[in-house]
Amino acid sequence: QSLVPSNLAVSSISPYYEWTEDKIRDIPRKKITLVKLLGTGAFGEVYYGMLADVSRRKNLPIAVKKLITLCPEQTKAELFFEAITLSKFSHPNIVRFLGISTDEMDQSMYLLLELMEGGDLRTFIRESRPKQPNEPSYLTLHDLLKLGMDVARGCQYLEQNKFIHRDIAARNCLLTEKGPNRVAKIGDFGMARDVLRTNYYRKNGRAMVPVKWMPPESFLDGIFTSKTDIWAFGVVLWELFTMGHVPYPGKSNDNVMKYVKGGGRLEQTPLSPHPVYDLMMQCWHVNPDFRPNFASVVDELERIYNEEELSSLITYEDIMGIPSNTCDK
Ligand SMILES: C[C@@H](Oc1cc(-c2cccc(S(C)(=O)=O)c2)cnc1N)c1cc(F)ccc1N1NC=CN1
Repeated sequence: QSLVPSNLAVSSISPYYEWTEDKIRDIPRKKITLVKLLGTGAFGEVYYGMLADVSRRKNLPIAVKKLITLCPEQTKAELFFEAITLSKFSHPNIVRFLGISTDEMDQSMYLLLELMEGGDLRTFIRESRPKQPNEPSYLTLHDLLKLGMDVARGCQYLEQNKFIHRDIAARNCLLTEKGPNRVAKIGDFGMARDVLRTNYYRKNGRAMVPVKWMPPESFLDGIFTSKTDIWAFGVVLWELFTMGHVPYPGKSNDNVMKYVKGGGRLEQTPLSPHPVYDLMMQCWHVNPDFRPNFASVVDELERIYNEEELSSLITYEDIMGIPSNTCDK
């Protein structure tokens, strides 16, 4: 098994090459079948695929990130960087990385991930909203809190490994299944990879930057630490307890920056129990040093989960009480 994909000249990525003391599997292309396009991103496409597993004579469902061919060398190195990063992580709340697949013929590179049958977290919570008055959602506040705990545990692992994600959001989390045994995992590391593009944020203008999930020191001064991820996690809690509303309904990125810089914060939602909203507000402290770390966030979420009466069902009124902005379809 080659360690470095042959079509990536070692010279362009050699700094990373020394880092990969553990092997990254380069899976033969003939073992991979792309079944269904799941989505497209700036870098390429994502497919639902199958990996022929001869040893166990069965096919393994996988997610395949397919880099668009003929893309600049830098993008290839970035995807390889993402692969190296992912290959080092091993945690129940971080999506599993299976390997890469390179191909001299069409110069393409695949990144293989475990397939999370429940899809992304934001879509799931929006789909789970009560559809009409007096029809409660089948999700309880406990379910929402459990999802928050899963994401917090994944973030705690990243914090322990001194890894700053830079784009923690419900859209970048995945579910093992939609059923009651669902587990949420952090599923996409694209933004962390883009740190290689130093002027990524300014070059692509504001639209590319997840301003609504960022603390003032990040969108004002470009400062990113684990306290950046804590702020974003507070917004994920708000997303969970609004069942997938867009934060700061009706505000543009520019207005959000002015509002947050001026001390404005996301409002409490009818759904979120007080201790959960108090935790969100701590994550949004203007001074990063006063924000909790993920270890204490996990402890607090577990305390709330065990002590608070949260089995009440979520009603239509709980959700509709929140002013949703027009593009929040
Ligand atoms: C890269 C991609 O990875 C995956 C997507 C889906 C997945 C995503 C959506 C729907 C389905 S499904 C249930 O229809 O198979 C599976 C399942 N497993 C993955 N490992 C991903 C990771 C994330 F953290 C967030 C969104 C996406 N994408 N990329 C393109 C679409 N979503």
